[in-house]
Amino acid sequence: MFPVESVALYLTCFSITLLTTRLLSKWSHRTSSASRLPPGPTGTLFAGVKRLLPSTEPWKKYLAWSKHFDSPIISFRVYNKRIVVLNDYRSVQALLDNRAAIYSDRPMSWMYNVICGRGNAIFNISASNPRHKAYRRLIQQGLGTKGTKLAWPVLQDEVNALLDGLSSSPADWEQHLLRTTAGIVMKVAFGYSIKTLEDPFIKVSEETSKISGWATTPGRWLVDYVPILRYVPSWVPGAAWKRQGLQWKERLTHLSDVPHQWVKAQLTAGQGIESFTSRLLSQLAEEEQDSAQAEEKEDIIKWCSGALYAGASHTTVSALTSFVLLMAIHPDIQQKARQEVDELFKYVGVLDTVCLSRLPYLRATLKEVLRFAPVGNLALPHCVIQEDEYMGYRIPKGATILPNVWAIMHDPILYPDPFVFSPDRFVPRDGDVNATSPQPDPTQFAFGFGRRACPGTEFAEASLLLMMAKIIYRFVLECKDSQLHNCENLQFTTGITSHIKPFPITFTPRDVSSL
Ligand code: HEM
Repeated sequence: MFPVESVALYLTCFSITLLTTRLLSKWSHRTSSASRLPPGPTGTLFAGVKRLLPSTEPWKKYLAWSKHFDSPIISFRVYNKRIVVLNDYRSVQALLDNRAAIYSDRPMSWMYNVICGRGNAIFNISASNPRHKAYRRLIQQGLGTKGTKLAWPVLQDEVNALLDGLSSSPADWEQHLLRTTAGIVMKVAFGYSIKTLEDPFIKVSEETSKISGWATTPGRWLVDYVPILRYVPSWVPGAAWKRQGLQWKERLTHLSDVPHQWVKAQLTAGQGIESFTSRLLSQLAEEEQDSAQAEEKEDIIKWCSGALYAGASHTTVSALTSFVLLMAIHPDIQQKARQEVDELFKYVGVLDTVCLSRLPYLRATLKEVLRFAPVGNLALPHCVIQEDEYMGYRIPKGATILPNVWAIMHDPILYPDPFVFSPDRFVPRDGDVNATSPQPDPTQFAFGFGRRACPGTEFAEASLLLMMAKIIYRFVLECKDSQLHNCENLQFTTGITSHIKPFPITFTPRDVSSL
């Protein structure tokens, strides 16, 4: 909340900033070859469209505005920030992919990046900072094809524990999915085993996510709109927000140190279990370099491994939750996928990464889950670093760019009958797994764009396919409520990640040998 005591001072600063921004924008407006901003609602002079934004499913409102203004690209203002929403695949590809050099920054959050000290995290750092490339290289190397193979035994163990959990207490299936996705990432990132969601390492990561959520809530912190306020000393009356931010900074710094120091202590004691962090730290120890360089590299490793839980846990569990629920209300699709898995298991005793390519229908089902119930309906916001022009519209420097992934995934031109769940859209022609899908591959939209596209895609797909295959091999999933079998009655959660809101389902064990 904005502090009450110094509202007058802040409002004055804010009004001056707003006026200056608008004057500057008008001036640059005249100098730009394209003069019109993309169309959109105007809202009020002070807050722009702030009050028009819905608290749930904003992606649907953006698509409605796009239709109303008859433009795939729309724009509006929230206080002094310009937001541009791209509602079709053409604009997303033209700007975020093809012009990635200028569209791959993140909008600045003064509260989170500067006051809470999180500006170095991969999610927030500028794409022009050399660290961004360094982070992505480490994550792609660590969790690409080779890294996924290395992590396979961990994945197998964790998924087997999931199946045991589902057998013994199926009613707690949501908790089992959460524990498994968290367990995988903790083991792969740090070599740390968790048994329950009460584990202290999970608490550390969840507290980090919670604080990050509060500190990045749009519209909550005046400093995000009037950056000069960051210089307000924390003792000034009304600067409770600054004191809060500094407290969070201390806590977040401590929290990110916990797992990193644990791995270092394990390595020193000669007990290190191989992990993403331990491999990188061991490599670092073997390199010859001065201490400043080594410190910088260790810091990079810490920020990278610290990002894995945030990047992997809620996203993977969202997709898996939607999968389980969709299977329960689509028994035919479930049975078809199971037949393919059963066939494969007849020939291979153990499922490895190579076998996954022999499950084209299951892969098509994963694509359809990611299309039908996108994990990130607006991906993550990008920011454009220089003024640009598209379709005759001016895109102002510094504008926040939101790709409306939900609108693309439900575009009837790309995906006829978009609200019908049908993996057949992606079944390769003539059984050739290398052939292109009949409809566009949704993974090109589900995992983000340009230089910010998800570096964990390969790991995410492999781990999801393994979990999906094993769940339907071991259990028949059912939903007794026939009303819910109509996809139009499904409800979705709203947040950075989204999934179908859970409803009662049953897991009936099959009489099959364990794998
Ligand atoms: C179903 C699973 C997943 C989905 C749908 C997903 C989706 C996304 C999306 C939409 C973005 C934002 C891209 C953009 O800004 O254009 C992203 C970024 C990111 N993801 Fe994923 N992700 C998944 C799993 C993972 C996993 C398993 C990891 C790591 C092990 C991971 C690590 C990251 C990181 C570090 C970023 C930030 C990239 C950057 O800002 O440069 N994600 N992901």
